[in-house]
Amino acid sequence: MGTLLDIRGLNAWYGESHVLHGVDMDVGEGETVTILGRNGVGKTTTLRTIVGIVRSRKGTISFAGNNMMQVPLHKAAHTGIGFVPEERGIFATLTVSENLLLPPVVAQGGMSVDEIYELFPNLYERRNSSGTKLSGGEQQMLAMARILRTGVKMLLLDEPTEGLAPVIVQRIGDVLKKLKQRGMTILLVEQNFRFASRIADRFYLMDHGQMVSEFPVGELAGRMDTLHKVLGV
Ligand SMILES: Nc1ncnc2c1ncn2[C@@H]1O[C@H](COP(=O)(O)OP(=O)(O)OP(=O)(O)O)[C@@H](O)[C@H]1O
Repeated sequence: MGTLLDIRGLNAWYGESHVLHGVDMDVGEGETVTILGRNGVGKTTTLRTIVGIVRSRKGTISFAGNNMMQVPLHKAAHTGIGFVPEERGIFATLTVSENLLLPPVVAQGGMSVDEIYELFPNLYERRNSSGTKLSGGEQQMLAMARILRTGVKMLLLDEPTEGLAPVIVQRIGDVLKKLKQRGMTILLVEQNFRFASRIADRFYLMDHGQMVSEFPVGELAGRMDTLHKVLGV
């Protein structure tokens, strides 16, 4: 398995506020990696810096042979990386099917609309409903679904289960497992490590803008006590 995303010495700032302090991490092709950490340690900022939303940054980010430090935000998807933000960004006045068709296809090999509706049957049922009418879970699924059409090979997901009912969380987990089987590479920010343990191959623990430890899913159970303490959950 080759490395798809490689990040070394990444620093990032919001104005004068220094948020990332030398992030080192990598994600292999086809791997699912989860970043754990308390609120405010820089998990979201890591994702936003990778795609170039945060532009005040130093260090190296290499993705599929691209130097992401040189890639503007609007070109990030063209390198094959898709970001699903926590706020989801569903267009309220557009229907589900219109939202689905909005992002441009950037590479071959993306899912067809039929395949997407097969993966998300509830979106098919709601295809003519407007964005405002969707539940939080449906919005999350739509935010993920519309990126699958574009042909990206890596998904960055920011807390996809936040605020969702357990049955919906389970469904999102099933979808991510299927995507993984199709070879999708996934980087997930998640507070819910029980959910993450169903799909992640490996974890990074983040604190104060750095990755402070890294371990495979097999070591998760043995680290639960420490994680509970560090994460305060
Ligand atoms: N747009 C912004 N402008 C200024 N500071 C910000 C901005 N966004 C985040 N921060 C600050 O940067 C730090 C890291 O935030 P970040 O959102 O990356 O943390 P996080 O680990 O993802 O936590 P959360 O789960 O709360 O989002 C925090 O101190 C936060 O207050």
